[in-house]
Amino acid sequence: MIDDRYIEIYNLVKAYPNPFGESVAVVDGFNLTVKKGEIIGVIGHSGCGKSTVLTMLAGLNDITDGGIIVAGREISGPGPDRAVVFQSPCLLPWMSAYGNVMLGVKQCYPHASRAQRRIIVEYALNVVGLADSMHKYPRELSGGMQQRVGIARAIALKPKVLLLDEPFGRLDSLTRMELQDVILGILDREKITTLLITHDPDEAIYMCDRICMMTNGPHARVGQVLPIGFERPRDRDALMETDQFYQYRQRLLQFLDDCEAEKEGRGALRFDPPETVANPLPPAAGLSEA
Ligand SMILES: Nc1ncnc2c1ncn2[C@@H]1O[C@H](COP(=O)(O)OP(=O)(O)OP(=O)(O)O)[C@@H](O)[C@H]1O
Repeated sequence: MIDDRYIEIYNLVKAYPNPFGESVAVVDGFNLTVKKGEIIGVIGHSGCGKSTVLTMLAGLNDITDGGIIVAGREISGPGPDRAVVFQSPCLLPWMSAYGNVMLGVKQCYPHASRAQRRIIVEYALNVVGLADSMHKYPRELSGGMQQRVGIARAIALKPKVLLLDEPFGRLDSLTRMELQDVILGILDREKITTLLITHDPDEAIYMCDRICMMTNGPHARVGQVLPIGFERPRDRDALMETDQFYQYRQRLLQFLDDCEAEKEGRGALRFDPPETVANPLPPAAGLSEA
């Protein structure tokens, strides 16, 4: 049962002050459950609140109302069970790729021996294809290689949940496809539950088991959820030869068009019956992460 509702986001609200000092609920009543090992995509127009949901799930952004439960525990801050890869990896320039990955590993495994930590770091850098470049500094690495370090840094923590915020957004299309496959290889092997924010419908269809479409903000929430019926692992070329792929793409583009029309007062959005996720924890158990 816990595996079917590995992540439970219930009635999530995030309010920010607007320029006039008034509190505005950017995200308002966001409900979603994610199964263990599932890859869930989140798409929606720029500024609708995708990163806001992700940073709350990462524990990096306070929750105004509602809550998030991961593996049966309500989150109350960041933790090594959830790792994030942002669009830009923000590596420390005075440290090598190895040093950048080691930094998190030291924090996460304070009791491991030096040899054990070295094995973890080298394994993570190997998995992302940086075996030969692990002692290079960020200035010596291409954008794609730097992002590989960012991915290695995340997976070295052996997270239960991987949060990807447009991780390929700054990369050329060839590097993007390479890194999509690197991540999919890791996810298929390690069965890490993943939330992927992307603006690219094709990327979402190729990578995800379901795609959550967010409505316009403020008061953004889940508009529709599209299950992707392709088995994983997937063959990119074979997928793109199916009619189903183009039907999925059409559904996503139609939703984004409808959002645009709604914003401009030209139409109304079609909603799936909203998922309601009740807080399944008694209040006392939901207070903190042990
Ligand atoms: N710290 C903050 N204070 C006030 N408003 C904020 C803050 N952070 C985000 N916002 C606002 O919240 C809304 C949602 O922002 P968010 O970055 O979550 O959107 P997004 O869907 O991820 O956008 P994009 O696709 O462009 O990355 C935006 O209107 C943004 O201006």
